[in-house]
Amino acid sequence: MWWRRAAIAHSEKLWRDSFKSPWLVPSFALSDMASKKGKAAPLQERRMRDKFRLWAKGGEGGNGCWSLRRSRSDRRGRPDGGNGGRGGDVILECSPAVWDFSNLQHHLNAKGGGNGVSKNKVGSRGSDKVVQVPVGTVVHLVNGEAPCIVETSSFKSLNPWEIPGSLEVDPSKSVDVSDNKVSASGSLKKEKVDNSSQRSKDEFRSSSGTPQRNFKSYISEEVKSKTYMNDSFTSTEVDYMEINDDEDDEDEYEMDFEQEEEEEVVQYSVAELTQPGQRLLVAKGGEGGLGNASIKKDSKSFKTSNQNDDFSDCEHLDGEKQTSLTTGLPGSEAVLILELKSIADVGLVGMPNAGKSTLLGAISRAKPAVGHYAFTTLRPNIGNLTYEDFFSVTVADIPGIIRGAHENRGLGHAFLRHIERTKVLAYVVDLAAALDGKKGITPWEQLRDLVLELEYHQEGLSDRPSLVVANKIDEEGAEDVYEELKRRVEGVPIFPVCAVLEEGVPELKAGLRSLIAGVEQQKLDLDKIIVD
Ligand SMILES: Nc1nc2c(ncn2[C@@H]2O[C@H](COP(=O)(O)OP(=O)(O)OP(=O)(O)O)[C@@H](O)[C@H]2O)c(=O)[nH]1
Repeated sequence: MWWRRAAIAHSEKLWRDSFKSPWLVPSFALSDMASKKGKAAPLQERRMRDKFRLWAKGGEGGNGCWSLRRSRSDRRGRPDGGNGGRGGDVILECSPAVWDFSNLQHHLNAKGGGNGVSKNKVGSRGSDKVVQVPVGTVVHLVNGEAPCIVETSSFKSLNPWEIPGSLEVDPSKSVDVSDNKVSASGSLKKEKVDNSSQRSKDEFRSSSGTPQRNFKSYISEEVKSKTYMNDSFTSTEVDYMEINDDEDDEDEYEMDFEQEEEEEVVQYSVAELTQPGQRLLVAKGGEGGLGNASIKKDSKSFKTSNQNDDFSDCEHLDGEKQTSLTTGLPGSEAVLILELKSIADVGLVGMPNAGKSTLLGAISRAKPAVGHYAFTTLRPNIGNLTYEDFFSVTVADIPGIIRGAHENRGLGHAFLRHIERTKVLAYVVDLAAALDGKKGITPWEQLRDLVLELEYHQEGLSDRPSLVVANKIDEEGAEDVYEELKRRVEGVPIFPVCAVLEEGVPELKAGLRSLIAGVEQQKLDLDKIIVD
């Protein structure tokens, strides 16, 4: 029967079509397809990106419209061309959900504004390009305008230049780098950049004669920045690894970046993003061009204060001036270097295998990877240590440092930047490292090497309230080593701890708290460590 054959053909077609949709593919077919494709994507190692070069460009303003509305009563016509829309901005948003810069693109362009149209209709505003960066991002300026902290504003009044979604600067939140920050060279040069861009009527024409837009600028910036012009930028390469997909092509960028960096003058630390949700405007969208309706309006009011001006009426403008007024302005451009410096109250520093990650797990709810081999920790782990009265402290566990790390031995010392801003240092030493004929380093030598490596990374980095965690006290013979350690290292509190069994942890927590609260101020001093 023909209808039977048609029904069979139809069901066969449905069966074939089902393979085109991934949701309808039967499981056996899926496994078959996977085997044909050849592989499940292998996990590859990839460097964590905690330094990143960025080119940001605001969207171009839309062009203003030049149109005349004619009617029976007005044959000559009245100007009714609308203004072009503002270009979008490039904004960095601080997010706790982002760990590093691996998902960022090097070039960020915001959308351009729409062109104005007749009947005095303003062009649409270009959409902003908002990208998320991790908490603790520090911004260095290579080229362009200094960035400023912004806030999304609610729509207040109907102003064609402030259409909904635009951003407004909160002057109280002008960028300020904290005063207690220490530069690599120890020198700190302050520079205040006042980019106030309130455009007044007087700016209608610049001194060069080029017509300027006189509409209200939506932004007023006061960016306090401190520059470290004499600083040498630390090595770009980040030496720890993360399991993720790889993008080899980006490595080339990093190499160019290092070469360029040597020649260019960088304004260091112009802004910091430390609060989740904080937004930083790095490239502004260009203003839209004026429509002829606005030019007429503006030129009339302008005429009263500047009788001799050429633009007494828009109809008298020649072609060139008209074009310059109606063309949307390009967005601003900026070249930036983003650098991530984790923010934690306590930094755990120690040699590989000292038990830092185990300790972090014992004092906080963090669950870092622990292994009996060196360099288990390949990227910093942050844990939250909460006290019974809900006083909370963040603790950063960074990869192990070995002697010569500043010469790139082991994992290098680039990740030490993550403890640059910690208030307190906890040196974790392995009491059992040199026991039972092991070829390890004695705890006092561990301490000396750690202090030296910190100082090689940044002068004065070890100069902050510190304590020593004498870990693995449970090991046989460790008690004697602990006693020896107390004799050899003075001027700093030493806490015997067994991180695995969480012994000595309450005392350590109390010690950390008194250091953070400023009750204790002892520092580990190289002169007070006795080494054979
Ligand atoms: N006996 C004993 N072993 C410990 C103690 N704390 C840590 N360990 C062991 O020491 C080894 C290293 O511990 P981790 O916490 O990974 O050390 P780490 O300092 O983070 O090491 P890296 O990741 O290389 O920097 C693991 O096998 C732990 O089980 C302790 O208190 N006593």
